[in-house]
Amino acid sequence: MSNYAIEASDLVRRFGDFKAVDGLNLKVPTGSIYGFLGPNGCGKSTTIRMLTGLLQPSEGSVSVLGLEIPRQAEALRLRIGYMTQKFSLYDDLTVKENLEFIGQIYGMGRAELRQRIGEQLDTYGLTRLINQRAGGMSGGQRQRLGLAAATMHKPDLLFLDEPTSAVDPENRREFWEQLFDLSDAGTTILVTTHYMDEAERCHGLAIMEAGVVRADGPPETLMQQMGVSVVEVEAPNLRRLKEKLLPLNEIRSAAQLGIRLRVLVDRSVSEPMGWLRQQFPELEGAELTLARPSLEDVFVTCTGEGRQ
Ligand SMILES: Nc1ncnc2c1ncn2[C@@H]1O[C@H](COP(=O)(O)OP(=O)(O)OP(=O)(O)O)[C@@H](O)[C@H]1O
Repeated sequence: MSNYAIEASDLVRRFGDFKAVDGLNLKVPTGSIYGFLGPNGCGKSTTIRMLTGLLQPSEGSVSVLGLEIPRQAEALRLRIGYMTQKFSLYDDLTVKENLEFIGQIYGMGRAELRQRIGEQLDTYGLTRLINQRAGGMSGGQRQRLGLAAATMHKPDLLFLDEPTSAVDPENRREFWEQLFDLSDAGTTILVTTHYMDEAERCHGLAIMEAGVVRADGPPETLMQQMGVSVVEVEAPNLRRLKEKLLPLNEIRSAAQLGIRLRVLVDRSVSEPMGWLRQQFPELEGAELTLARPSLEDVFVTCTGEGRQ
């Protein structure tokens, strides 16, 4: 068996003249949590739909769990779970009824179903809510039920499309603990997100923009390999300073964070702090410090976001 749960080569999807996904190459190691980070409309959902066999690629090849997709999509269906952005369970059914319904779709017998529902209620903290209608649950509870439903049949591979967009940070953290438990047990997870903190938790990451992967690798590697130095500037008139900085070729981005301006300076500038002081005499009394790159810095340097 391949070490990769997902392999895609030169994947393209057109809608009319528009290329939603443009030459995507992807290798997701078995058992890892792999993230797709990118703005709305960059092609994350379209990619997932092609990987699951729901959408036919215009070009390229896809192998998922050793199956050729879309040709063997039917065999794949039983081995994957898919949690979409919108809660796709039934609001009028209770927690138990929703899980029963999903289990029946996967052909579970009564005894198996009873046992598996018990396990899932326990794992996802839903036992107390067993008779609660899904429509009346909080965002965090609904999301736990969504994950319980998506993993009812113990899939080898789980696709999560912006799974935490409707939950608060605490529930998000808890949700990620559950993803790590699944990953430890051998499940491969592909997750799309716009949240940097969420992306940073992934073992591997692809940063997408306009249908193209701009960078990929483990988050720490992406941060180390970024071709910029990060300087934080504490000075008066940060808005004006930002306007003056952005047109310079050496400046990749400048963003205000409270009383500081976070400035990304191209690595071709060997002494970024000295260089900034030289370019801007008004920085004379200002405090400049070198900061550790963050994933957000990686994101703005490899997409067009930094100059907006
Ligand atoms: N069926 C379709 N017909 C035409 N255009 C489409 C279709 N599906 C998606 N697109 C377009 O393809 C692009 C990528 O969409 P996609 O949903 O994959 O983006 P995304 O990164 O998942 O964004 P979001 O986070 O908003 O879901 C968008 O411009 C979208 O409008």
